[in-house]
Amino acid sequence: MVVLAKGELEQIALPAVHKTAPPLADLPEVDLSVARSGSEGRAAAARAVAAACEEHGFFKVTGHGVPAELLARVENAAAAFFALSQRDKEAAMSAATPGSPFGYASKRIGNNGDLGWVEYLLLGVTAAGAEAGAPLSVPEEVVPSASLCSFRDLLNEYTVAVRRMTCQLLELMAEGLGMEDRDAFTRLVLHKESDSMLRVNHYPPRPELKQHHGGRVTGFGEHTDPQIISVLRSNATSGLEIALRDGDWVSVPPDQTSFFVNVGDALQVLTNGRFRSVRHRVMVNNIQPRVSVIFFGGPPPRETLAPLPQLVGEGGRSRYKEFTWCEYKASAYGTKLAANRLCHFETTN
Ligand SMILES: C=C1C[C@]23C[C@@]1(O)CC[C@H]2[C@@]12CC[C@H](O)[C@@](C)(C(=O)O1)[C@H]2[C@@H]3C(=O)O
Ligand SMILES: O=C(O)CCC(=O)C(=O)O
Ligand SMILES: [Fe+2]
Repeated sequence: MVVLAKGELEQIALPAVHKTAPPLADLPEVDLSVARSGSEGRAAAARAVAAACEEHGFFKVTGHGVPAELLARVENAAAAFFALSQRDKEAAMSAATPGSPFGYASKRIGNNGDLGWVEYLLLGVTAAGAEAGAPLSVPEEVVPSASLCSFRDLLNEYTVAVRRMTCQLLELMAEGLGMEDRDAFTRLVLHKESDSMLRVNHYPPRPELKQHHGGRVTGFGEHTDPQIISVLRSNATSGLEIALRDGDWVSVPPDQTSFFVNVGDALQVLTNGRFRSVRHRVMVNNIQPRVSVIFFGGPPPRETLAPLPQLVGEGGRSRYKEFTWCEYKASAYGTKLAANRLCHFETTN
């Protein structure tokens, strides 16, 4: 249950001038089963992925091959977790390192004063064992109690399946950009030290908020994701909105059978700005709870990020400086949610 202290509600209620966002017309859709159907289908899917990443930094994935039954089990287990008492949810995460972003939290997003009408679990996912691409594991100390072990196992199973699909998408992105090195992005997410995360968000409905506040209530304020790629799946409840190039906000009709992909800041850098890190937010639904699960594919901490030479081109201008993922994260995690994090890494000439 999300409980707000006095005054906090005003901070997360958008002023009434923020009208309901209209649905995104022509939401780009990529059918991965077509990409698997032969070289022509693959080439078409690669073009579609690249076009969507250039235009919106966002697209929907169908034909993904992740079993519907696994999606339903994760959704039910997440709903069961969030139905626990506040004490049990907090206790489940009490072993998480103090100061680390990982664990269970309610309303507070990050460490810089951002609030949202949301409670969540944030878990680091690591490649177990020495082999790159080995199954991921959610650290034992983060979900310790016996009753939660099966939830952790389930999240691991889910992460393995979603990471596999993520890599197919990253390969299509490289192909769509005309890159010879098709593994350039995949390699980073499959690296044994890849800094990837899994987030499970729960947005409880608040029917009374509309009457009392006139405006809309923010579940998760506007932001871009710092990583390479985010792969999101939600239940059938609306709430996700993205900003178009012109700054207009549009809503994304929910589809519990599909995944939604966000280009992150790191991919915007690697592609020298050709792919757009999409600004997005979640508004609270007045009637139904929203449950979403997001896999954030990140590079290893020591990886140097800079625009890939083949995407800058001979004599072209590199729009970003070189930096390590560690440096970027340290900078990004010191900012408010809505901040433009990439501007500190842009070149000036
Ligand atoms: C306010 C913040 C929360 C966040 C870290 C940050 O300082 C800025 C980026 C935020 C974000 C957005 C995408 C992911 O949900 C997240 C886990 C991430 O890597 O960057 C969150 C961070 C968080 O919730 O701790
Ligand atoms: O919960 C959602 O649907 C999206 C949340 C989000 O953008 C995030 O966790 O970074
Ligand atoms: Fe996000």
